[in-house]
Formats: sequence, structure tokens, C-alpha cells
Amino acid sequence: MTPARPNKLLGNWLILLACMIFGMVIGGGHARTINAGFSIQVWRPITGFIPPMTAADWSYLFGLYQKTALFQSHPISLAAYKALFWPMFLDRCWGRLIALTFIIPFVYFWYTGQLSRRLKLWLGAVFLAGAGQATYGWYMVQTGMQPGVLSPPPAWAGPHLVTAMMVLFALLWTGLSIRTPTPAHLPGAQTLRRLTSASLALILLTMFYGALVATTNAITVFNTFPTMDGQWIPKGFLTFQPLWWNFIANQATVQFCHRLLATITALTVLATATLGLRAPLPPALRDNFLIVAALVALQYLLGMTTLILAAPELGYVHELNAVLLFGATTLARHGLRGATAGRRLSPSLAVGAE
Ligand code: HEM
Repeated sequence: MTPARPNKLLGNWLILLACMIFGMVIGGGHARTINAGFSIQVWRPITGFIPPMTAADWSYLFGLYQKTALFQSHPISLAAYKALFWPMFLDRCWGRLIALTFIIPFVYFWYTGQLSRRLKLWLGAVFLAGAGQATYGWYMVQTGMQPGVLSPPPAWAGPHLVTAMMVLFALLWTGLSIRTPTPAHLPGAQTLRRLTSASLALILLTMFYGALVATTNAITVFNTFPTMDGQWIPKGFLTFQPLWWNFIANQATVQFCHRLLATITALTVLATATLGLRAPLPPALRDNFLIVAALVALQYLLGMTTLILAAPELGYVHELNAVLLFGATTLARHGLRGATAGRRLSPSLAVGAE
């Protein structure tokens, strides 16, 4: 899939796109924090970058927003609507900028013969996944037109965050592999590599449940830690029917799952990072594990504080830090591509370009 020779420009382009996806999470998370998700009820993928300019434009957009259940339960003025509109508008423009930052260099790299056939197909698939993610986002916005829907339904938000992380992972991994096609040979680091893979999967699963905590508004209940209002298994844990629905929409169950997963994740990630710091790895990779350890500790602390203070603004910081943790763990896992079973070498003997 990746060329045998390093191609820094190509690699940096993909890493830049991964950073832009992080920017999208910053924008989307902010829009959610100020409850602006349903503010633009039109989708014009190409011409949508032109902002409303006349009173008639505003009246049309505001008219659509007035049809949402959210407006009907909390009516607002046109001025207040504009304060919701602009952040969401910028977020969507950012999405278009990501698409352009993908397409224009893609065409350039294609025509200058820098893309192998497999890489063309792979990048095409990543682009389609990104486009699918945007379409999915639009359907989430449209749920606001349904009667009684005041925020995107929980079953929509979890997959949205996880898919965004998968696209970010694909871009980052491919970009790094193109920059450094030959992995450093790291004998004896196979267990560490497996643990880092497990850490990544656990972080993603915990993030999925974090999104469910956010969209079910479970931040408003059980604001104590470590117990949930004095109980280890919260009141109302499995009261919904059918049973599986509890794991998507029941505030008690969702918050319990997020806490449990977060604890397992934090312990696994910390154990992995400790092993990484003790292993004879190249210095950059050890620094990477130090960052992962710091980020996971901060993440846990932020989660507890968000919950105890019931502060969604802090929840936003907690969300962004989760993405940084996911990114840093991806970097560490990438650095371990060349890990094999067998006797350890000292760091200076580890060969390769990492
Ligand atoms: C490895 C550890 C953790 C990870 C990866 C993680 C991840 C996340 C993510 C990604 C979100 C936001 C999702 C979104 O806004 O769409 C979130 C939300 C949340 N998390 Fe965590 N979390 C962790 C630990 C914790 C802990 C230990 C607690 C509390 C005991 C906690 C409590 C919360 C709460 C209350 C929210 C909802 C915030 C809001 O409504 O704005 N998290 N988590």
C-alpha cells in the first residue's frame, strides 16, 4: 500500500488531514456544547459555504429552525439564533475545507505518479468514509425536525465519534507509514505492541460510551465518584425494555459502562505506558509513552471532575483530550510496527528509521 521510499510531502499531507479531523471534533464538540447542532436545517454540500446575506436568507433559515422541536420547546430570538448559526456554519465550512485539502493534493499526487495503485484505492476508500461521515452528520442534524427530538439521538452520536476516530486513525497511520516505510526492528517488544493495540481498542470503546453519556445527558445524574449516589450498581441500571436498549439510552447504564470501561482503559494504558518506559526503545518512542501516560491520567481526572461538577464545558475539554490520547496511542502503536518476539536489544542496537 505504501511506497518503499519515504515520501515526506505525501506523508505530511495525510498527517495534516488527520489534524484537520481533530479540528472538526473541536468545532462539532463546541456546537454541541452550545446546543447549536440543529441550527442549520439545509444541506448544500457545494454552495453551502456562501453565508446568508439578505434578510430573506435569514428569514428562510430561521423559519426552518422554528420547525424543530428544540425551538418549539425553547423559542429564541433571531439574534440568539444567529449566535447558534455561525459556529455551526464555520464547522461545516471546515468540513468543506477538509474535502478540498484532500481532493486537490490527491489529484496532484496522482498525476505526478506518486501514488501506487493500492494507495489510490485506499485513499479513495478513506475519502468515501469521510464523505459518509459528513452525510451521517447531516442525517443527525435532520433528526431535529422530528417531533420531540431535542438533541441528536444517542444511537446516532456514538457511531459518529467512533467513525471520525477511524478516519483519523487511517490518515495518521498511512501518513506515518509513508514518511517512514521501514519500521524499526524491535526484538522482544511484541507483548508491548499487543498491549498498545488493546489500549487503542479500549480507548475507542470508552470514547463510544463517552459519546453516549454526553447525548443521553447522563452528566445530570449520579454526580458522585467512585460510587453512583452511594451504590456500586446504580438505581435503574437495567430498567429499560428490551434489555439491549439500556446499553444505548439508559442514563444509569450508560454512565456505569463509561466509568467501568474508563477504569479498565486507564489501568491498561498506564500499565502499557509503564512497560514502554521501561523497555529499551528508541528515545522518541519512550517520550511517546510518557505523553500517553500523562494524557490518560489527565483524561481520567477530567472525567471525574466533569461528572462531580456536572460541567459540560469541562466535558468538552475531556472530549478533546480523548482525541489527543487516541492520537498519541496511535503514534506509539505505529512506532512498534517492527516489534517481534525474541531477545531484547539495547535501544542503540534497534535498527530502522523510527
Ligand atoms: C480513559 C478514560 C476516558 C475516556 C477515553 C473518555 C472519553 C470520553 C469522551 C470521548 C467523551 C465525550 C463524547 C462526546 O462529547 O461526544 C466523554 C464524555 C464524558 N465522560 Fe469520559 N472518558 C474517560 C474517563 C471518564 C471518567 C473516569 C469519567 C467519570 C467518572 C468520565 C465521565 C464523562 C462524562 C460525565 C462525560 C459527558 C460529558 C458531557 O456531557 O459533556 N469519563 N468521555
